[in-house]
Formats: sequence, structure tokens, C-alpha cells
Amino acid sequence: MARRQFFVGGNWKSNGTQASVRELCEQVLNSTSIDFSRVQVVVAPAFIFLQFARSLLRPNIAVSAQNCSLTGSGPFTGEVAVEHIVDLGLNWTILGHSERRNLYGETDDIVSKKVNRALAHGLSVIACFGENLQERKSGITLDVVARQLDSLKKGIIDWNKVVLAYEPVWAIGTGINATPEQAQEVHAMIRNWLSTNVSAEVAERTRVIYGGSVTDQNAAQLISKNDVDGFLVGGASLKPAFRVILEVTNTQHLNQFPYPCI
Ligand SMILES: O=C[C@H](O)COP(=O)(O)O
Repeated sequence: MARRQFFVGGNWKSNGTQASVRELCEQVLNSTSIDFSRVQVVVAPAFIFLQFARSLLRPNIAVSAQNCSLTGSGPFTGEVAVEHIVDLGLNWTILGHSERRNLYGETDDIVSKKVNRALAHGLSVIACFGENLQERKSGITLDVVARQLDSLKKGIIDWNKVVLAYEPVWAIGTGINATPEQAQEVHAMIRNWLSTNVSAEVAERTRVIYGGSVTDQNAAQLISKNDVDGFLVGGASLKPAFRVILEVTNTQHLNQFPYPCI
């Protein structure tokens, strides 16, 4: 059986205040007793709180950006470049989230170019993709995901630094999560796609995580599926429930892989 280290990301989106970020970092994240050699934890505060969160969190909880610009640093008012994220000493960014794609016009091509920039500057990337409700109802989920992966692949110069986040748009923030079977079906297809289009080794090694209404109530069932290697959590990552999700994932990891995986 594959021995991939589980991965849990908390995407705080455009939420929070200095007070709530402090509370989350100190009371929820720093207080968990899980063994971080088994579950990798990365949280993504809004840009404005990145440095603050980094200063508060234990070193084994990584801090990620949620986006980066397509351009470098320079005369690009309002943009945050990969160079700025690197300069803060951070190692991660989320890219291609459906909110970026749908609300800010990020096409497959833009996402792929951003992924390339981030990787070229040494960042690791949580690359998001997934079908919308109409696409699922039309039965073209796997085609849509394959198209998004084909495009992402053009930008990926180092698969070791990529976590793939399958996030069906209809499940994001709706309270309707994919069932464990629905998630497993798409994750297995993603692994097959990796095997066919990249390599068997990359297919075996790459973490494929699920996002969309993950809570402390459904995390255990979702993580029990073979090809679900963790989560990208939105709303629940802003609450004490996030610690439960981390602990549930850690317990499943211990059941599945009794030894550290790295
Ligand atoms: O990046 C996280 C996803 O958008 C999931 O958000 P959610 O857990 O609030 O549904």
C-alpha cells in the first residue's frame, strides 16, 4: 500500500482579524498534540496576516499564501508576487482555487503559469481544481478534471513540490460534501491520470487531498478512502473543529501506516 504522509491545509480565505488569527493560532493550532511527522499541516491566512501568523505558530505548522501574482515584483499596484512570499521565508502557496477562477477570471492557462512561477521560485504549491454542479450533473466530471490536470501539468516543473487538491465547486461552502465514494472515484482517476501522463512513481507519491465542506463530522469517513490523502479545509479551519479534523486524520494515519512515512 502507498505510504504517503497525510496533508491537512486550512484555507482561511479572506477572513479574520488580528484577534481571531491570534486565537486560532494559539488556542486551536498550537494546542494540538498530534505528531506532525505523520500529518503535514499548512494554514493559509490572508496575505495581510501571513507574517503575524508565522510569528505565532509552532515551527512545524507551515504557513501558506492563497495566491500569487502572475508578474514579479515591480510596478504592479496591488499585486503580491512570489518573490514577496519567498522573502517572508514561507514555502507554500495555494493556486487555482475555484474562487480565484470564478470570481477573478483565472483561466486554466493563468493558473498553470502561476504554478510555474511559484515552483520556479522554490515554493510548494497546493494546486486546486474541480468540476461545478452543472458539469457533475452532465456526467463530465472526469473529463473536466482531466482537462484541468492537462493544463496544470504544463506549469509543473517539480512534482515533488505539488499537492493536488480536488475541490468540487458544488461542495465548497455549501455544507454538501462529496460522499467518500464520490471523492474516492475522482481521486482514483487522478492517480490513474498521474500514472499515465507523468509516471507511476509520481502517481504513487503525490498527495491528492479533498476540499469541500469538510468538517469534524465527515473527515473520518473521507480519510478512510485509499486515495484521499488529506484535506483542504475552508470554513471549519476557522473553528476549534479544525483540531478535531487534524486529530481524526492523524488517527487514521496511525491505523493505516503505523510508522512515519517520510
Ligand atoms: O479551500 C477550501 C475550500 O474552498 C473548501 O471550503 P469549505 O471547507 O468552506 O467548503
